Amino acid sequence: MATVISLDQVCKRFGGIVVADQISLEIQRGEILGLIGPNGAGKTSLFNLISGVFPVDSGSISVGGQSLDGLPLHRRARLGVARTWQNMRLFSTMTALENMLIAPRDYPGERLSHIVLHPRNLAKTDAALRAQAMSILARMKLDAIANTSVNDIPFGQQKLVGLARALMNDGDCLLLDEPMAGVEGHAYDTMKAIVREEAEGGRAVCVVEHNVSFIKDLCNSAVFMASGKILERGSVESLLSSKTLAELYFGA
Ligand SMILES: Nc1ncnc2c1ncn2[C@@H]1O[C@H](COP(=O)(O)OP(=O)(O)OP(=O)(O)O)[C@@H](O)[C@H]1O
Repeated sequence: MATVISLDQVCKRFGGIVVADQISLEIQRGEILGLIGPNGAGKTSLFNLISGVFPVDSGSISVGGQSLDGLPLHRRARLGVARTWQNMRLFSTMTALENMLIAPRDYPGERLSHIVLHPRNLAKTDAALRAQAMSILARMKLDAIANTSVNDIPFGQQKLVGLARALMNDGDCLLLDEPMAGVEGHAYDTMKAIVREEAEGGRAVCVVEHNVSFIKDLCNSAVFMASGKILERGSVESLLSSKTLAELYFGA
């Protein structure tokens, strides 16, 4: 198995709040790892540390064998760190397709030299990106709403567009922050199927999710976090059958 995401002794604190306390973790190609734990455990912060929203205090993070240390968010995205956000961060007055076209990791318009030296290639690449976006939407059976404003589609579909936007980055590391929150019915099944397909296609997927049945259905294994620490790694069933962890999680 090939390690895609690797964290070594990662520490981060905000004043008196420790969000990552000596976190070491590896996620393999094809694996779907669940990240569970009570509110405030540090789960989203771990995604923020991997994707570069804020820097680690100490420790190191690599993806695909390449160190991310000291790199800003966009450089990490180019190295293949794709993620979704808890509150989606979609541009609500833009269409689903437009939201996707501002996301890919190698968007040629980012490089001025590319525009100046290869204007024709830019147009071609733009067409290729549109085709890529439409094919992702088609997999989600959302191609019919490609040109609809995000404002005008149901919440479950908005969450899928958030995932679709992340998938425009075809890197090996996929971080999903509460993909199922508020999602039910058809969108729920689609979300599950697409995440599974992405792992089968070779991505290493990490999912923060409070929906325990989603985690049970989907994840090969899970990590339990509390107060910035990894307390245990194992199957979801084994983690939640631990009285101590269940008490921490559910406050029972
Ligand atoms: N940028 C920041 N500055 C200060 N404190 C922060 C920052 N980011 C996170 N925190 C704090 O760190 C702690 C962990 O937050 P985090 O969002 O990582 O938890 P979580 O496990 O994802 O929780 P939830 O399940 O509720 O989303 C919280 O107390 C939060 O207020």
